[in-house]
Amino acid sequence: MPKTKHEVDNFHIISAEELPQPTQLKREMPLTGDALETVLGGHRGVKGILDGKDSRLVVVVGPCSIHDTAVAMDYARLLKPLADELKDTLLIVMRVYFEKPRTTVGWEGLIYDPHLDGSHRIEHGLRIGRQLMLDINALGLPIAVEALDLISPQYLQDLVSWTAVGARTTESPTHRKLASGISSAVGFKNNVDGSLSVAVNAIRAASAINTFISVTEEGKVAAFRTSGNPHCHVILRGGKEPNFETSFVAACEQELRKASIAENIMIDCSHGNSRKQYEKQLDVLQDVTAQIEAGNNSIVGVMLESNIHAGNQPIPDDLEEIQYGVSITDACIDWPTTEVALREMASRLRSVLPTRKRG
Ligand SMILES: O=C[C@H](O)[C@H](O)COP(=O)(O)O
Ligand SMILES: C=C(OP(=O)(O)O)C(=O)O
Repeated sequence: MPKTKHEVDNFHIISAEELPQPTQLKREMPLTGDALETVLGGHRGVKGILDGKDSRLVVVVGPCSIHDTAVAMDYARLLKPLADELKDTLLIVMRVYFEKPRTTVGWEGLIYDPHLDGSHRIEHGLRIGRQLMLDINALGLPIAVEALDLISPQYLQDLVSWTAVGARTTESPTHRKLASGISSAVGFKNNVDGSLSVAVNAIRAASAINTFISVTEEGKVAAFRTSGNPHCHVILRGGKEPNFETSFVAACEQELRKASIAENIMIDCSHGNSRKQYEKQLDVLQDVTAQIEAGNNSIVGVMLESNIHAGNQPIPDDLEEIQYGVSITDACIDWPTTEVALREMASRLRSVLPTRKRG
């Protein structure tokens, strides 16, 4: 028998630090002007592609994770002119991933640990994260995130044009409920073992009416009821083996058809599809481009992990030693490679995409 109530109530909680209300951060850093136009355009663009009304492809490209907001802005300034140049063919959305789901433990991203030192200054993370997202949107680049935390969307989601639910959370009922209430399109990845049915089930769940408990913008606990999200799709990210090739895409189309879900598939060129060898993303991109040239009608987008410089680095003990523009999570292709690869993809698909039978 427990001796005191404390033994059964919050026994393992060391501390609880209050955070500002989401509405406070939104008042301090409001979404207005050019940034708002970018988010509206991003939503419409991605949804138009999923609905088959816009023949372009969505390209979700950028660092595996953001750990330095100034470097992220440097990357955004490189990406923006390319996005403008290729916008007739590709809708480029920048990965601005702040929340990292770890297989076990590790650095959890800018929101949870902005100082990269285990100090977990979440309020600071939310503030610098929101400011960065505003700045990138103000530049005219729409933003992609992974929805991992179930509360942080109240602080940031108004700035997002496309959302992923990752391989580690696609099967999570609470993430599916959250996705059902998210305003942007949501991509569900197959799980880390390669199971596709969890992503198909996730779409069925997230497109339905749901109810979940969360906090309001004013920071009050509330029961949220959602109408269901009609813009959900699958992301093939590979598992134990890659799953980007024609036979996997055809099998995925069949599963979606069986479940009466629109045949919209994004291919993640990284993760299981690259066997975590970052250069292999280019082979995946080539293969996907060839599939579309050969008549594929279901692939609506690709994802690439790209940074200013190639590869990755462990977080050094002395943070002064961190290398500029290099990932501290998964390895990425570098900027010059990214630019060449996306230009080539656009030039091969420019005349093909408008002839596809979609929608
Ligand atoms: O995309 C990033 C990583 O693949 C993901 O966060 C898991 O990382 P980990 O296996 O190194 O923890
Ligand atoms: C964590 C990611 O991917 P996945 O969920 O596929 O592992 C990611 O895209 O950063």
